[in-house]
Formats: sequence, C-alpha cells, structure tokens
Amino acid sequence: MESLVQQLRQTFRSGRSRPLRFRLQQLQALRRMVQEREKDILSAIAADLCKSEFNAYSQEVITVLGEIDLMLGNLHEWVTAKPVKKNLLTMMDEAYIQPEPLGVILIIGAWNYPFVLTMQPLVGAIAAGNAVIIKPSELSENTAKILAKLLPQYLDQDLYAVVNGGVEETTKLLEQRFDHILYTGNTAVGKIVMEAAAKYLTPVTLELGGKSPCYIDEDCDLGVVCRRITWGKYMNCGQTCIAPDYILCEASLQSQIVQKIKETVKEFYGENIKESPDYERIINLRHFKRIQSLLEGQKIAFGGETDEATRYIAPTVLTDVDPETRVMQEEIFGPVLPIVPVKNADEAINFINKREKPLALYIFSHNNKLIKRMIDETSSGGVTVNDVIMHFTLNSLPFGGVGSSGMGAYHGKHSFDTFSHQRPCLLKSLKREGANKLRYPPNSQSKVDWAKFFVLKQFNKGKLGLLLLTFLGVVAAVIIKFTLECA
Ligand SMILES: NC(=O)c1ccc[n+]([C@@H]2O[C@H](COP(=O)([O-])OP(=O)(O)OC[C@H]3O[C@@H](n4cnc5c(N)ncnc54)[C@H](O)[C@@H]3O)[C@@H](O)[C@H]2O)c1
Ligand SMILES: CCCCCCCCCC=O
Repeated sequence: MESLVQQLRQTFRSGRSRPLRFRLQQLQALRRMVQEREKDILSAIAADLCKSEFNAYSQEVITVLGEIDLMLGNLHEWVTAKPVKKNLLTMMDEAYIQPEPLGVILIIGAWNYPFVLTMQPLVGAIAAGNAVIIKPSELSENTAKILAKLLPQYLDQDLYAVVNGGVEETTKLLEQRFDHILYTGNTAVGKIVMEAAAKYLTPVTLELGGKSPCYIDEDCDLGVVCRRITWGKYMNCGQTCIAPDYILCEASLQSQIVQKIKETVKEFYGENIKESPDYERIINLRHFKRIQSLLEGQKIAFGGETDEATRYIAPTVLTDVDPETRVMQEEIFGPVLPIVPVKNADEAINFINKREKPLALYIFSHNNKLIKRMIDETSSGGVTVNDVIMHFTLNSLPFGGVGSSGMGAYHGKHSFDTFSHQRPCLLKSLKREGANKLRYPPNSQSKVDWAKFFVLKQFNKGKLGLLLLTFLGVVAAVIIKFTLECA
C-alpha cells in the first residue's frame, strides 16, 4: 500500500493531474468507459444486488453520467481564480482565491449503490485535479471487480488506482497518509476512519447513515404521499441511506396509510412480489437475519414474509410501534416501515430532536407554515418536502449528513470544493513601502489611527468608487509617508 500511495503522490507532485485539459480528458475517458462498458457495469450491479438493469441504470449510472457532464461543462469556470474584495491597504494589489488540488484522495465506498457511491466522488476528485485511490466495498464484489478491471483501461494508471479487499486491506490503506478521505458507510466504521485520519490531520468527509423520519400531516393528499413513500422505502429493498426509515403521523391516519401503501405495493410489484424484476434482495445473510429479527414482537399490518434461501423480505409495514423497541433504535436498512403515532407536529418535532440527527428528513403537508416550522425547528443532513430521496438527485444541492449522520458533503460543485483547497492569494509589489511604515515598529497612536482608516473601511462599489478609492489611497499613502517621516 505504501508504495502505491507513494507512486501516486510522486505523479501528483509532477503536476500531471493539474492542467484543466488533462482533467477534462480523464473525465471524458471516464464517460467513454461508462458508455462503452455499460452492459458489464449493469450486469455487475445486477449480480450484487439482484437488481434489474433498468433500475441499475436509473439509480446509479445516470447519476454518474450527469455528474461527468456537469464537470465538463463548468470546470473551466470553477478552476479559475476568483478576485475578492480589497481594502485601502491592498487596493493596489492583486487578491484572489485559487482552488488547488489537495493531493492524494482515498475514497471508500459502500455496497448498497456500489457504482455511484464510488464513481461520483471519483468524478469530483479528478475534476479538482487530485490523484485518487478508490476502495469499493467487498460486499458488492462484482462491482468491485469490474471497477478494478475497467478503470485502469481508461484512466491514467499513475494517478488513479483501485484497491479491492475488506477490513484488512482497508486498515492497511488507512495507515497511509492521504490528503483527504471520503468514506461512505456505517457510523461505527466512520469513527475508525476518522481516528486513522487524525494521525496525519487528514480532513475527512463521512457519508454515514441514520434513521430518516417521515412526518405525514393530516392536511395532505394521502394517495400521492403513500405512493412516493412506497417508492423510496422499498427501492433497493430498503437498502438506501436516505430511505424513509419510519413514519410519524396522527394515530387516526395509520389505517389509511397502511391501506394506501399496500395498494401501491401491488401496483408497483404485482401480486407476486418475488417475481417482480423491480424488487431486490437483501445483500447477505447477516443483514437478512438482522432485519428479520427487527420484526419480532411487532404488529405487522402487512408483509412480513421472508425467505432465507433467497434473502427475500417482503415490503412490510408495522403499526403502533413502541419507540423503545429495537426497530426504532437502529437504522433499519431494509424493507420494513414502522409507523409511530404522535399527537401532532409538536410531538413529531420533539421526537426527531430527541434522537441523533438523521441523514434526511421528509415532511408531507399542504401547509407551508407547518413545513417551514418543521424545517426551522429540526436538523438533518438534507430535507425533501412532499417527496423522498429526490434531494440526492439534484447536484446543485450538497449531499451529506450532520452530527452522527456524517460530516462534509459532495455532489456537483460541492464535490469540486470538497476535494480542493481554496487558496487565498495576495500579490503585492515591492513598491509603495512608505504606506507600509504604519505597521512597522515602533507603534504609536497616530499609526493606529491610520490603520483604522485603512483597514476598517471596505469598498467594493463600482468603477467610480474604485477610482475615488485609488485617489484616496494615493493621497493617504503620501500623507502617511510625510507624517511618519516628520514624526
Ligand atoms: N451517506 C451516504 O451517502 C450513505 C450511502 C450509503 C450507505 N450509507 C450508510 O452506510 C451504512 C451501510 O453501509 P455498510 O457500512 O454496511 O457498508 P460496507 O460494509 O460496504 O462498509 C463501507 C466500507 O467500509 C469498509 N469497512 C468495513 N469495516 C471496516 C473496518 N473495520 N475498518 C475499515 N474499513 C472498513 C468496507 O470495506 C467498505 O468499503 C448504512 O448506515 C447507510 O446508511 C450512507
Ligand atoms: C432516481 C433515484 C436515484 C436514487 C439514488 C439513491 C442513492 C442513495 C445513496 C445512498 O444510499
């Protein structure tokens, strides 16, 4: 591992990854890879998650292609230095922010969307001009293998590498020095990653999980609400980081919600859900047994059927769920949807605020005042109102958690920023030394007064203002020079 990281760092230091043209070439090559090898990629995802190729394409591949196109269309602007406001002291100088690549980035992916969760950060890291190692999840082994096979065929091998393996390999990787680590996965491992990163003060982006609540107000269209929740909850068999984890609603709404979700499940997956190409399976036996055990002692309103041999768990709804039971203590990450009755929105807000900050919050209502209040009085990684999941798909929004659901964010320009250092640059000339005298010792009241005049006045308005400023600055510099020389 050490020599791999060293080799990447050496190439990074040679400056090869920095020119805009190079970054665009690599992104175009990545796009070619996704397009030319689409079939192989879709088959790998399908094999890992029992997912239809249509679903693999629309849930993963399309996002990656969209992300590449966004970078290709905007990178020339994002890499450009941005001039900043100046004060009287610096008005004759050049001041700007220059985004610069960080160095060697480690991206550790999760298995549940194995393609998009490694490739989308990779796109951002390349765009920002870095060298990258990606470590796909060993649980989605087919996707991990195809990435290790394809990426070296399309990308510069001295700058971008894939390391496959499990805990042992990841632990070895984490012993190395990186310039940024983006980890996607559970909170417990997130802590391991952060601890390892602390050794070198490596910044981390942690894309973790949590229990994302869904509040349904009585003032809403329940048919539409339940269709949207059903889609987001049972997609990928509930194994989605931002799936609605549980519903909070008034007790009187419960039976209607159950009925409408049941109808929608039938509409989406047919009479025989097991036969539906749109319904996935649980990733492995450990997770299957974990989710199955969450059903014990619960009131199953519908669903609940399981089949260990195929790791099938039916779309399930639980009613009148006691918040103290296990299903409400851990992230479900499976097709089980508890409904917890609350008296009103206030109780829902308290319920949410008493728990760890979730990765997503969903609010369903026609009432804009209530929506605004719920957003203002709670905290979560992201929010979607009157729908679920969709904030993930809008790459102008930063995607990430808060508190125990994660730190930092990426997607689109936010990825570029995450993998860049915003370097402040002030370029002065060796002339105009007279004006500088006021900061050199010995200090005096008159120097402090001049410093106040220069530093505390900020100007940024129009050309006329700038001209006036320049004039003022020159006059002030001459006066200062004169005053200080005479003092
Ligand atoms: N915020 C997000 O974008 C996002 C996306 C997907 C999943 N998640 C969350 O991830 C969780 C599910 O993923 P998971 O953790 O089961 O995925 P996982 O088992 O694939 O683990 C994630 C990564 O961590 C590595 N890893 C596992 N154990 C490790 C250890 N002891 N030391 C070092 N590395 C280790 C794995 O090799 C893998 O690459 C859920 O909580 C889900 O909400 C979050
Ligand atoms: C159109 C739907 C796209 C859904 C992609 C969801 C990805 C979630 C990543 C976390 O698990």
